[in-house]
Amino acid sequence: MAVKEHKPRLITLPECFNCPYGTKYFREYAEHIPDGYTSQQLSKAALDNQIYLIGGTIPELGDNNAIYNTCTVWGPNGELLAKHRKMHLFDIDVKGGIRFKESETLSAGNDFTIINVDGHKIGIGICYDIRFEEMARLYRNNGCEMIIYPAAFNMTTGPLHWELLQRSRANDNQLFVVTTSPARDTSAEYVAYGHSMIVDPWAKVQKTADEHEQILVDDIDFSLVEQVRQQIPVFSQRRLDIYSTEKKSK
Ligand SMILES: NC(=O)CCC(=O)C(=O)O
Repeated sequence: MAVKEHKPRLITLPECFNCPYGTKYFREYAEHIPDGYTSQQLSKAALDNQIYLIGGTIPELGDNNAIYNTCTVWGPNGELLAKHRKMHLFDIDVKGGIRFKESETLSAGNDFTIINVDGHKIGIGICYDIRFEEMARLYRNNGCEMIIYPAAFNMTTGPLHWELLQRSRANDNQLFVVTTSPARDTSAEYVAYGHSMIVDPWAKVQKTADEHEQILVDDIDFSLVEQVRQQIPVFSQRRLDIYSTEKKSK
């Protein structure tokens, strides 16, 4: 079914959608933002369809020659609203499973990114960022009702943690969590887990894709956010006299 038939307000794409996901490819595929080819195409797509477009991620060539894993966000007039550079680099070494070191070629971003869509604040994170609950908490503390993570989990951690992490972040912070993954390509060097997902503020899986190429379309009822927060008011029950999660100035 064509996406156009649904007249979506917001579309989000996967991590590294214009580049094979591997450290040896990032510099070769890196582009400047917003004048690079991919940025220009994303801008045009947002304008042509009058949508908010969360442009997955692309390898970004920074002014300092460093490369970032960056999500661009485009408004309905084709304007660049924000760019989020992945804050936590995916460096793991799971025995008998997967070893990956984004830090071999990528630099980390230092900024949180919140966009406003029709009065709703949405935080942006990228894949491995979802493991860091403090980041999601700070988005929640700053009024976010949803966090969107373009992502590409793998076949070792995906089955174990993909849904768990999304439901955890949604439950901890009583907000929507939306992830977009590439489909699974078993012939690729890095095999993505797939299973793009929408989790609601009750931490229920509202909609999920499977591992195949698929477009997930759904409505978001933001009133659920307030319902959960009123009925389970953990945010006013925190012992902030004893502990807190704070952003440091950098
Ligand atoms: N692209 C990524 O950041 C992958 C993160 C991942 O798979 C994980 O287990 O975390």
